[in-house]
Amino acid sequence: MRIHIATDHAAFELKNYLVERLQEDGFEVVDHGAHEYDALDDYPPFVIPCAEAVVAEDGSLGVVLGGSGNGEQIAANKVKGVRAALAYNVELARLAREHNDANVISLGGRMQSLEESYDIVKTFVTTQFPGEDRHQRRIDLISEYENR
Ligand SMILES: O=C(CO)[C@H](O)[C@H](O)COP(=O)(O)O
Repeated sequence: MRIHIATDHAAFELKNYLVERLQEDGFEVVDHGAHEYDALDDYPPFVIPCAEAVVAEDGSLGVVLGGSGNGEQIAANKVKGVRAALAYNVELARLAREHNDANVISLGGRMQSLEESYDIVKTFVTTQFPGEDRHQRRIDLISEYENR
């Protein structure tokens, strides 16, 4: 599975850590930056292309990172077809896939350890959407609004 990932400066170390761990676990990772640490950079130019890449490639998933993950989730959700969930524990990551069929997860690099962050991301990318009717119906209602 291909995973698109992006961050601003606030989770630069976490992004590099996640790229390495995901690759070790056999995932193909596309790194949308930031490629250099710049304390003054802004997250939308990294996050939005990452989210667009997820929509463009069926079956891929996205990971967007920042200090809190809030702005990154908001930016990703502006891209048509993205369902981005903010997750700060493994349970939220699992629910984001099982109930919401989220295709992007957002994490705050300042909110948990590198290892905890990896557990959250690993749960997200390995959990399937079971497609239960009630969840699909709710997702369809969101898509219907998005396409209106
Ligand atoms: O999480 C974020 C947005 O939601 C940003 O990463 C965070 O706001 C960056 O903060 P600063 O510029 O103070 O390092």
